[in-house]
Amino acid sequence: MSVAPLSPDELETALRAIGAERYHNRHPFHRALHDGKLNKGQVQAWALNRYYYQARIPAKDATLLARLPTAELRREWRRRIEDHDGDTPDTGGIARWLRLTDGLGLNREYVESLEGLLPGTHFAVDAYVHFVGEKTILEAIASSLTELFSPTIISERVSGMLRNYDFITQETLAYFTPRLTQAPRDSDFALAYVKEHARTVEQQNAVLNALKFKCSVLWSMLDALDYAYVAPGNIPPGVFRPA
Ligand SMILES: O=C(O)c1cc(C(=O)O)c2c(n1)C(=O)C(=O)c1cc(C(=O)O)[nH]c1-2
Repeated sequence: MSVAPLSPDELETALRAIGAERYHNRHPFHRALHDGKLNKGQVQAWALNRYYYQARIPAKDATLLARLPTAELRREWRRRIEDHDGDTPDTGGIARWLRLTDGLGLNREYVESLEGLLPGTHFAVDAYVHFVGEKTILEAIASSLTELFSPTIISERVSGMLRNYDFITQETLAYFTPRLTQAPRDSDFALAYVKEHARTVEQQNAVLNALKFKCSVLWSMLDALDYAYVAPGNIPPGVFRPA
């Protein structure tokens, strides 16, 4: 029995259903973070590990950029790298993330050295970079579609953290403000691309699986934090230990 492909709008509905079910806003560590249930050391661990995601996103995007076939697509994708790396030192998303880790009292050199990283963070982020380098362009673009769901989690996180932690200020969370406009712009483009190019059942399944994969990347990063820093006694040897 052959199955008919979805219409572009049905595909969008199926993608949004994956986010509703699997995005990391549903993870217990995320809820604990924004509900004020974590101590400062646990929040530091989150920021230090998430730094690796931020730092590798431009490498992920550069890998894809190199494979894109047209100037139009490359121009669109190039902006993502500029957003994260900035045009000059101390601008861009990575620099803003380091202001968050500074604000939490972490040593910059230590954060940038990646020495304190959990093994699970390392594997999850690297898996994302490899995925984008190895899969089809359609799957690589589809894997960025978690950004469809990020404005909601970012608003929830920022308001929750400001309300619940006396060591968090607007200034330390400044990373997130531009993301509220950058993420919708980026995900609108990626969604339109995917709706236009995923026409066969095989392509549509590949796109849906790419988004599931990416949800798993984000989920495993929080699993690793939860296991190491919330359950007692599970911090792996050699990584960041809260004071
Ligand atoms: O704060 C978040 O929960 C969150 C989620 C995501 C995401 O859904 O992948 C990204 C970001 N933030 C983010 O800041 C960011 O720059 C980013 C880039 C990408 C991507 O896949 O290219 N996702 C995300």
